Amino acid sequence: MTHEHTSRENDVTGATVWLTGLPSAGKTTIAHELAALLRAEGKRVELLDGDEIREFLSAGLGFSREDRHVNVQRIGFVAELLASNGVLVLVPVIAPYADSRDAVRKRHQQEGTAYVEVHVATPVEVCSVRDVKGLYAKQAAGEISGLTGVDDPYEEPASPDLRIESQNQTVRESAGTVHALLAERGLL
Ligand SMILES: Nc1ncnc2c1ncn2[C@@H]1O[C@H](COP(=O)(O)OS(=O)(=O)O)[C@@H](OP(=O)(O)O)[C@H]1O
Ligand SMILES: Nc1ncnc2c1ncn2[C@@H]1O[C@H](COP(=O)(O)OP(=O)(O)O)[C@@H](O)[C@H]1O
Repeated sequence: MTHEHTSRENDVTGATVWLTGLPSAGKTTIAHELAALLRAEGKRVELLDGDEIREFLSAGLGFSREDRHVNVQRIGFVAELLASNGVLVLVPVIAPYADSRDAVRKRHQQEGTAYVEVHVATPVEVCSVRDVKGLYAKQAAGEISGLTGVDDPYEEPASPDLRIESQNQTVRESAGTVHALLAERGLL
């Protein structure tokens, strides 16, 4: 009997790894470190950077609840497509609302695609000192409003697959912890 192999039946395992957390929590930095680790092992990796997505796929969307929800669903859709084709997809995107994140997880479950939620749980006090893009300073100066974690909601994940306290470890250690979880789940 002949049997057509779909990508899912091949050896390559894909997964979406969503790094959620406040601005300057370390999501992007940890994702890049993890991508380098995985690529060095010969894995196929895509990193869906929030800023880049907002320039193209989500061009025109702002930071209202509705726009953030649409942004997160679009990214979740693309991530699932890639992951179901054997790619390890790293997503350093705030995704502040629990129902948006849950919808993305559900979509992956429905499609039988692995999904890992990592909460980069750096406290706002640390993030606002790091302030990589100067957003916390701008908010404090009254130049912008609606900044996640300050005057806009961030709904903390109730049961993430992993919680990282980046203020207590190096980038390498954080990336290593995610790597270890992926290995433990048979996703590498
Ligand atoms: N008001 C406000 N709140 C939060 N973030 C803001 C805001 N305005 C601009 N930015 C910058 O946009 C990046 C967040 O985009 P995301 O697509 O990750 O966010 S979301 O999931 O749609 O909420 C985010 O990037 P990161 O700092 O890398 O998280 C910010 O640099
Ligand atoms: N342990 C750590 N993990 C991640 N980032 C760290 C850590 N320690 C310091 N940082 C610094 O914090 C900043 C995090 O910025 P970034 O990764 O862009 O955050 P985000 O993508 O969450 O907005 C970077 O300048 C990074 O070098």
